Order: sequence, then C-alpha cells, then structure tokens
Amino acid sequence: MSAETAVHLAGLRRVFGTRAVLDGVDLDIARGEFVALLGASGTGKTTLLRILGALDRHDGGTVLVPEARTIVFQEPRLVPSKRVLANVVVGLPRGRATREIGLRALTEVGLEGHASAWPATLSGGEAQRVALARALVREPELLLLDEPFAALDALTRMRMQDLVGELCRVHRPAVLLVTHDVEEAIRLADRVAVLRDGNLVTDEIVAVDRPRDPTDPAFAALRRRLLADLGVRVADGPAAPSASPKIPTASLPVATAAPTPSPATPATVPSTSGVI
Ligand SMILES: Nc1ncnc2c1ncn2[C@@H]1O[C@H](COP(=O)(O)OP(=O)(O)OP(=O)(O)O)[C@@H](O)[C@H]1O
Repeated sequence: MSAETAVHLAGLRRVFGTRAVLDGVDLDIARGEFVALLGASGTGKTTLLRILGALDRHDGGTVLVPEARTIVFQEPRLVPSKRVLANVVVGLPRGRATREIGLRALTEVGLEGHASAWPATLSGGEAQRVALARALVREPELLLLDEPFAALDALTRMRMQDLVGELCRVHRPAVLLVTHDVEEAIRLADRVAVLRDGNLVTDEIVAVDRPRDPTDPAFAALRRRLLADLGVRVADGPAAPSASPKIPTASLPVATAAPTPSPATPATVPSTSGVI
C-alpha cells in the first residue's frame, strides 16, 4: 500500500446467513480523495462503510484503514444532555485548547453563536452541522459519511453539500460518502463507485469541471451512465437540473431474495424530470 493510500480494500467479503452482501470488493481511496458510493437499497453500502468504521466485521479479504476516522450518519446522534460545544468535543481531553478547537469547528460550520445551545433547540440542518463539526474536530484521515443529507429538506441539503465540499477541501481527509443521490455524488466526489450484486460495477473519476453544474453535458452524461449502472434507464433528451434526484429504491434491482428485474427491462425515467 503506497503512502498516498488512505484506504485499501482487497477481496472484501461480508456474509449474512447464506448471502454474500460484499463479495470480493476491491477499493483504494487516496489521501484527500472524495469517493461517493452509490447503489440500490440493500446492496451493502452501509455494511461497507460500517466495516471501514470498525462498526462491523468482515468475513474475508483485506481491510487497511487509518486509525483516525470518524463517521457522520443520516441522523446527528447528538447527546441531548450536553450543550452544542460539549457535543462537538465529546471524548476529547478537557481544557482551554479543546474548547478553542471546538469553537473553531463550530465557526467553520457557521454555528459560532450556538455553542451553549441545547441540541433540542436546533433545526435538523443545524444539528447535522454540529455532527459535522464533531467529526472534523478530530482531524480524521478518513471521514465516513452515511447519507448525511438524506433527512434534510432540499435547500438545506444543497447548502450542506456545499459546506461539506468546502470543508473537505480545507481539511483534506479521505472521504467515503454513501448516498442514493446521483447528482449529489457527481457534485461532490472526485470518484464515483456503484455497488451492485456484491461488487463495484463502476469505479470512475468524475471528469466534470468544478463548480459542477447539472446542465453541463459531461455532468448529464455521467448522470445517465450512473443511473444505467443502477438499473434505471433514462429517456433520451436533455437533462434538467434538479434539487434532489434520487434512486427510486423500490424500482431498482436489489440483491435480496426478491426477484431481480431483468436488465433488459429497467425502470425508465424521463431525463427532464428532476426527481426520479
Ligand atoms: N447485521 C445484519 N444481519 C443480517 N443482515 C444484515 C445485517 N446488516 C445488514 N444486513 C443485510 O445486508 C444487506 C445490505 O444492507 P446495507 O444496510 O448495507 O444496505 P444499503 O445498501 O446500505 O441499503 P440502504 O441504501 O437501504 O441503506 C441488506 O439486505 C440487509 O438486510
């Protein structure tokens, strides 16, 4: 593994009962690289992320990850009995230096005025920003993001995406973002991967100029290609920008006991529709 590699997975397997949810996944993430992982519901994205976060074991293969890693989940998971600043620095040594880095992290996420607020008084987006500050204050070499914007309204989600993109450019952790949102993946990631039937069927660099605009033909083409890899056929025509195009989990092939739709008859969505 080179010094530039933050994460190295080779032949990763995770079996639940008789089903190999992850069946030989190979994935390297370089230091400072942002990788988005897409996949239909139940394909094992969270399982992979949990293994990287040492929250789950693996049954085969090699997993090399840095010690310094933090996770942001879909819900903020704040301690209700601790004020915002105490939540950010929870588990760190007490003292003035810790307080200062906590306050700096709150400033970075735009919540400098909320240090002594209680979690219950925060909006969903604010609480998620506290969770982000808590993750970044530890200066992780690997930041694991498990659908961190999924519970937010469309506008807050886009603001959070911009914030995360900005903070990741400053802090330069390696990032694995698990998401159902194809546009979110393209907007943020250096590389996108698609998990299907236990393996990565796509793993490619996002060759779209920043700032990324859904009306850019390269953006639209990649979006269409990723949707096809996810089993969603997009009708011909120009792609329109949208706030929140998401994979319709119910209509996608899922690697479970349920019958898998034939690749010859995937779900079709109009490319002009924002939300798919
Ligand atoms: N501890 C467990 N025991 C048994 N099965 C599990 C366990 N954890 C996950 N699974 C199964 O593994 C499969 C993959 O789950 P996982 O949560 O990783 O999928 P996912 O791609 O993240 O799905 P979603 O997008 O819906 O969150 C699912 O079928 C799930 O039921």
